Amino acid sequence: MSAIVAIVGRPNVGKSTFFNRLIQRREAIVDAVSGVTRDRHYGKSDWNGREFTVIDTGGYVLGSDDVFEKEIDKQVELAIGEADAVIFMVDVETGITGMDEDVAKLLRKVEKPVFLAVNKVDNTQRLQDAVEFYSLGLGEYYPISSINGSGSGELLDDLIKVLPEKIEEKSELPRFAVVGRPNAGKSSFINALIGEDRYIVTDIAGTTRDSIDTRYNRFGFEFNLVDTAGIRKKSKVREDLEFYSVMRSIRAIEHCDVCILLLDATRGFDGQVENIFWLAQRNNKGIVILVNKWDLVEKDTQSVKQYTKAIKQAIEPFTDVPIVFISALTKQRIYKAIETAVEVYKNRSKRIPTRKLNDVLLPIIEQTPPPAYKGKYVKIKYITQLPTPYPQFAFFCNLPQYVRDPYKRFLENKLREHFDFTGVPVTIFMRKK
Ligand SMILES: Nc1nc2c(ncn2[C@@H]2O[C@H](COP(=O)(O)OP(=O)(O)OP(=O)(O)O)[C@@H](O)[C@H]2O)c(=O)[nH]1
Ligand SMILES: Nc1nc2c(ncn2[C@@H]2O[C@H](COP(=O)(O)OP(=O)(O)OP(=O)(O)O)[C@@H](O)[C@H]2O)c(=O)[nH]1
Repeated sequence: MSAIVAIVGRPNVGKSTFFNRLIQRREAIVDAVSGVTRDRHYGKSDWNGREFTVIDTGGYVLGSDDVFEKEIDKQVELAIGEADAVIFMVDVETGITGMDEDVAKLLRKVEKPVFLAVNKVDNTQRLQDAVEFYSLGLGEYYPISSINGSGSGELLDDLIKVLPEKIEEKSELPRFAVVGRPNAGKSSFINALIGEDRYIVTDIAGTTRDSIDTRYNRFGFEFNLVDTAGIRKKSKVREDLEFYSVMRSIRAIEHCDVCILLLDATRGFDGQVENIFWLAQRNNKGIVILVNKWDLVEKDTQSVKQYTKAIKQAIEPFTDVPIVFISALTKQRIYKAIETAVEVYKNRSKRIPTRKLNDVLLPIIEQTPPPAYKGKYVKIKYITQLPTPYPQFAFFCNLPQYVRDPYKRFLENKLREHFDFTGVPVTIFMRKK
């Protein structure tokens, strides 16, 4: 998993501009590989080889032009609860505003590292103006210009110093995270599984208590359930739920091996669910989709088929993902759900010996070689699985840059056909040899 950094601040100070600067290179790469829609609120960044997840909290505030102070407070509180470090951004053009002071007040009480970034310091005159931000009582500040990039290096150098070391994904027990939209039935599912009232389940959305890594042993499987219910309290539940569930999902997904994505059958696989799905995919986590509350759906012989088809359309091109129709209420197929998650976990940790990989794939490649590109012929010589915690394959060839995405997808499909990577994102690299 990687550490989480949240960017907070009032509207228009330049959070998105800075965020885009941080994730730019990375997103470009990710998009080229998977061809999926990107989300502008969170992304991966790295600085000097240290990877971290950045969240731009601004995008979540409704009507961000004339946002209520209350809203900002909540956003900041939520962000602080889930992040490992906070970048508080202010704007030298406007100077200190009342809202800045409110946020600073919240942040002064926080024990996590806070970086005060004074943005729009595009020239030396403004460097002097920035001094006033000392009065926020947050100590040293970082003058930056998100537009031209100046100052961000110093900020990032200091930021990565305080981030927790990357925790390698080696744990003896599989870690499953149950994620989904508010009210999808996550607590009910976990309850049904554990068979005891460890979690409070009620009709009011947002009542899951704090909990991280519940060890679980049942039906002969042993695993940890990851849940980071965190800071949410009943009182400030409603409006924030969507934002909250995304924050919580990010945290939980970072921690898990397999993401159990639960959706409410009566609401369908909507945009929010899709966001969580792609977040898990981009993090190379295993994924199982559970369609919950299946007991509420009027069924005929077509229902499962139609539902499956709709979901698969939404998750193109990564459609090799198991979908299980369950009811946390009647406990229908909850065993099957866990069994499937265990299979996906195994698929994700699978290692294919180089010999076998080549024996299977080279003849296929010989029969259907990469199409000639600009008159050049690509010759793939051998393939090996990289020693990463999730499946990544290197195809060694003479002209790696000439292999296009459609052919990579062809190779991925062949890998899936022969070795079963159901539920697991697979990455393919072309390497020069
Ligand atoms: N001069 C200058 N302008 C900047 C800089 N960074 C951002 N801006 C401008 O400030 C405005 C707001 O930037 P955004 O990145 O959208 O601000 P935001 O904080 O994400 O705003 P919300 O999305 O409303 O929360 C835009 O017009 C940017 O072009 C900077 O370093 N210098
Ligand atoms: N009919 C039916 N109702 C269900 C099922 N699973 C959950 N529910 C109901 O859906 C509501 C929400 O369930 P929760 O388990 O609290 O949902 P949650 O996803 O944990 O919600 P948050 O804590 O808000 O994230 C409750 O009223 C449950 O009784 C199901 O399989 N069938």
